[in-house]
Amino acid sequence: MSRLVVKVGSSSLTTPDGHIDPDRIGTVVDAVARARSAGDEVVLVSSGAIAAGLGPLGLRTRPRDLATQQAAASVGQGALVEFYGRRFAQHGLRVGQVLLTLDDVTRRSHYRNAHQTFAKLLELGVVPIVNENDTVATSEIRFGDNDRLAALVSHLVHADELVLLSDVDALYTGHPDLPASRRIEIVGGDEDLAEVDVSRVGSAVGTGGMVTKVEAARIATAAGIPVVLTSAALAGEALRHESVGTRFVPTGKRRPTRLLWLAHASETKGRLTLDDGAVRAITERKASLLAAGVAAVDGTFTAGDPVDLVRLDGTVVARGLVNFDARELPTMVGRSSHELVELLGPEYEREVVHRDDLVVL
Ligand SMILES: Nc1ncnc2c1ncn2[C@@H]1O[C@H](COP(=O)(O)OP(=O)(O)O)[C@@H](O)[C@H]1O
Ligand SMILES: N[C@@H](CCC(=O)OP(=O)(O)O)C(=O)O
Repeated sequence: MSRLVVKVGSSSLTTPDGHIDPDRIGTVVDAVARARSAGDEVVLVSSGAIAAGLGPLGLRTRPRDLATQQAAASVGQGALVEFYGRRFAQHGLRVGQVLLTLDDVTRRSHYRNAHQTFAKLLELGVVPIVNENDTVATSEIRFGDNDRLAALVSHLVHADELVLLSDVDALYTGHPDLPASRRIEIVGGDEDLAEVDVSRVGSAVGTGGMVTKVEAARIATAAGIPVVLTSAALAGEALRHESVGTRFVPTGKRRPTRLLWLAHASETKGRLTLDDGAVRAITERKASLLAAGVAAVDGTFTAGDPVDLVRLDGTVVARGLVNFDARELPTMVGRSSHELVELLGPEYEREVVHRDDLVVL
């Protein structure tokens, strides 16, 4: 028995005019149901909320402004889950909706909570249907794309494999429409991606194109999870573990989910400049960052936000979840823990970034 996370993109679930495509969703549902009856557990990360909301709202193209995207997602997500519910019920399976925001995988209390919810849903035999919580996510807190969300979810649920289903059967050396592009069967590490061109955009309804799929595969494989990338039409074969599409082999070992996110977080909220001693302490001795080693503070962040830790010359050496708000730090920098307690009180004795909340890049 394996635990699989299956991610399916907007372009494989919806019609170009912004409605649910029953046949294509049906192919995915049937494949998931068969995997379940073969004894596998499946978490389905489904995009398509915005795309499925376009038709019902009379919108012709994907809106650019956040408010309309959120409104479309609100309408489309309901329609999608209703459709999944009915279709899985034909196989005697029940679905549960899980909407996540970035905080759910970065804040310790939240991700523990999310982990427990998934564990219980799977124990109860439910197929969790996951998406980003688009209707409340603002531009700062959006995962940005469901490929990365799926990579983080596969880590969160300790998946044995991540299956990325798109409208293309594999990763190619360049855009599949170009005659010179060749199919890639296996990716053993970053060196195999050096010559691959993923720059050309994909469908009009999808967001990430191949860039985010490759990035998701890198995140998952770096955490020890193999990835298969193929088309939704080949979902059956992929979930029967037949050799289809492109296989990305694991390159690293499991690490805490929020650190995985942190290492790949696209947006940090600020920057702490470290003196040379502090750089050595965090990189060589794996120590926490103390206020004494901070030389400068930039950005607007609150406690718990991700920040870059940079050398005096500005190069980024690490990322960490900071324990103080940006406005608290200027009076703290350069001071010893003893001085901080005397001057500001005992709650300021804490590390600026604890070593458990820090990834050296
Ligand atoms: N090197 C490449 N290999 C395969 N597909 C590529 C490549 N470069 C760009 N693409 C495009 O990426 C598309 C998939 O991305 P996208 O439309 O965002 O999918 P989804 O909606 O499934 O997330 C493919 O249909 C293809 O047009
Ligand atoms: N959360 C968004 C999906 C964003 C997204 O990543 O889309 P896609 O590139 O089709 O996987 C939605 O449901 O519309």
